[in-house]
Amino acid sequence: MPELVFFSGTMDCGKSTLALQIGHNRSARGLQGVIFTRDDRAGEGKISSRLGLVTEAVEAAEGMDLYAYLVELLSKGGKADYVIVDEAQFLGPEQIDQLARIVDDLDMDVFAFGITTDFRTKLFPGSQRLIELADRIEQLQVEALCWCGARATHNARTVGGVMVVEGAQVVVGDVNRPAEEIGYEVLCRRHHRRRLTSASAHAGALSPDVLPVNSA
Ligand SMILES: Nc1ncnc2c1ncn2[C@@H]1O[C@H](COP(=O)(O)OP(=O)(O)O)[C@@H](O)[C@H]1O
Ligand SMILES: Cc1cn([C@H]2C[C@H](O)[C@@H](COP(=O)(O)O)O2)c(=O)[nH]c1=O
Repeated sequence: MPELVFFSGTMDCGKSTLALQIGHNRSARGLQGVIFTRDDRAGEGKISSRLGLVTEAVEAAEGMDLYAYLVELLSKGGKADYVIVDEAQFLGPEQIDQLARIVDDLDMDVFAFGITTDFRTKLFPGSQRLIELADRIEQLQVEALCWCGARATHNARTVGGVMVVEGAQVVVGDVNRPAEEIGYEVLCRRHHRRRLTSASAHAGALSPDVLPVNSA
């Protein structure tokens, strides 16, 4: 049975890499996929992985009907055996419904990849709808780590090197950016709640206030 699968995780946990691997393995067996993405860091109509791979994709712009796109492709004699969607958190809920319809009415597997929650720990609308509709939700096996070594479960946004919890939900960006830019860092829940990024933890550790008191 074809499935709608949601591969979810934090930023930088290997989602795009896995998306490209799934596409590669299927195309090696002669299967043809339609690859959608929205607002990838590498630019419009691209899927990029931090391992250096970049592939052309169809930009799933706001309001685009993904089901209608597939129907038109097939009716013009095009071939599509499966669908991959990266940055699925950015899709509108109605576009996730269209993905479910592709699975049910066109009998195709749809593999969607995305982060579940934003920098405020709130669900993205696209991810919420995927959680509601997916046949299966898969967590990536290579876990991203918080600076403390615990499994990273949340995404933090930094502005000028300082973690923020207010602002626009969507700001395309990356981890490991220079402090003066808007950037992201993955954290465990404990450190996300305490707003303790790697930089602030480091600064705290170096502060005389927290140095052990010499009793001698
Ligand atoms: N230089 C590197 N060597 C090995 N693995 C790397 C390197 N850079 C990034 N990675 C791997 O790539 C992962 C990020 O992959 P990517 O597909 O871009 O993530 P996502 O799409 O989830 O943001 C990292 O978690 C890490 O495992
Ligand atoms: C947490 C968070 C992230 N984003 C953006 C930043 C990146 O452009 C993508 C995530 O890409 P990745 O391949 O998973 O690293 O999402 C955002 O717009 N808002 C957020 O709160």
